[in-house]
Amino acid sequence: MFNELSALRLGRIINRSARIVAGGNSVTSYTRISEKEQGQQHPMNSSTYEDDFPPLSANKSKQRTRIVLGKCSKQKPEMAQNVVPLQRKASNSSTSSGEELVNLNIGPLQPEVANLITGSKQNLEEVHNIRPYHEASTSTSDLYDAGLPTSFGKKQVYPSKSPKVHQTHHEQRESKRRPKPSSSVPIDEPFDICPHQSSESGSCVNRITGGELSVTIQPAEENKQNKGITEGNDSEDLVEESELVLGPGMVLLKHHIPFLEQVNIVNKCRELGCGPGGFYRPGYNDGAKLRLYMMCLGLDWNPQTASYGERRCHDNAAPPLLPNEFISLVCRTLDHSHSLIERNLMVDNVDDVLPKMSPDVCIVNFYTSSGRLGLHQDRDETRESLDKRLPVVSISIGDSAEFLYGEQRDVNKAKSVTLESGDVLIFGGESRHIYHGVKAIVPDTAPPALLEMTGLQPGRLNLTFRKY
Ligand SMILES: O=C(O)CCC(=O)C(=O)O
Ligand SMILES: [Fe+2]
Repeated sequence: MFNELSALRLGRIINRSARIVAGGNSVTSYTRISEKEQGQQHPMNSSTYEDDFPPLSANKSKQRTRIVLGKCSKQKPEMAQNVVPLQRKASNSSTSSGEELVNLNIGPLQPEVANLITGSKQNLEEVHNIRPYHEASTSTSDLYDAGLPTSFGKKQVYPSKSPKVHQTHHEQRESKRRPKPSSSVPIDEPFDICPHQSSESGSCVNRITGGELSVTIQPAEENKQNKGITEGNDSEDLVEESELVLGPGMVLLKHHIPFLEQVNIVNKCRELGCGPGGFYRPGYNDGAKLRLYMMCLGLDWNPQTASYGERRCHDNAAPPLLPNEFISLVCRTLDHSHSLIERNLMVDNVDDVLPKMSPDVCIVNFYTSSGRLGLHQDRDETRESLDKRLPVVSISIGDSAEFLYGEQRDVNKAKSVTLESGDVLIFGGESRHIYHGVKAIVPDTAPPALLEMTGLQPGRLNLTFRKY
């Protein structure tokens, strides 16, 4: 019988150079978010999310929009009842040596950062004093205000049956994908996830016109040295990498992304998020808005139509390309999970439990402290991708989240697990169609050094990678 609490601890102590303060990995039966969230298929086009954002008042002007139904699978999600749990493993068999780690050229650590790492109270307070730059309000007025561009829903770009996903020929695509200048299509104001970034690269707005962040792929040995730089004596700064199997084909890799790689991901998301196709707050034609900011990579995913397309309908921007370093990170993570399952489960074919994939699309969400996402299934990818039950790989960075998941669209029956900075959640195989959502963001739980080094505003960055 599958034991959802079974954890495989690899005994791999890794200094993430910042203490992660969170409520632990408890997997509990969650009691309740809101009855309104029941009945949801996807957070962004379902009645339950609309319930989060009540209907428009009568005097709201109506926008006529044809709604293209997504390619929703009629397949019923199934969860295997009998799954062999991972056994506790004594030896350290998952060393990362040989892994290529993405790293950021950060130069010598600033004294303030070093203090943060060793727990300087003063600096911790300074970090916690950073206030949100752009807090997503849940007030009714905000839900109904004119936050959506007036063009939203008017200039629908109907997704082609098979939007092309380009992984190569970047330059060629770049030249084609520039949004056509149009004075009638207002562009969203850029949303800067790192308003406190101290680099000379300037503000989010300035970065729209250019400016690349330096990203280097560093060999594992060098990266270890970087970890060494940040090692402190305080044992509370040590976080242990471990694996939790939450279901068949559903694996949670705790503290899997090294600190500097988290920094790199934040910086890359900030850079892309401030440019064309960057972060915006999605909404519906009736004016309701989601409680998160979103940016799509590779292809646009349209919450209104629950389908993928090559351009966003509200501003005609093409989504940024999926960075190669993200693709290789996801592939490495899947390889890691694969060998983990292979070594520990008595299964003939690991691919049946957790199929491998190389992602070509990613949805990047940023949740402020009031952000959330209702229970839903991810099933707008192609029939082929869904039929193969190719996994969704979800990376969490920043503040922790109370993440819900379950076999049914019922918050009362959903289980809850805390996703912390650096955690990777994978759900594929028989868990590909699980219902999942974010109940709440746990404030002040991001690694202080991460905030210091990136200027990330309070909140949570989540990247979900898929194969379209
Ligand atoms: O933020 C998360 O952890 C989940 C995001 C998600 O489910 C989605 O983008 O489809
Ligand atoms: Fe999802």
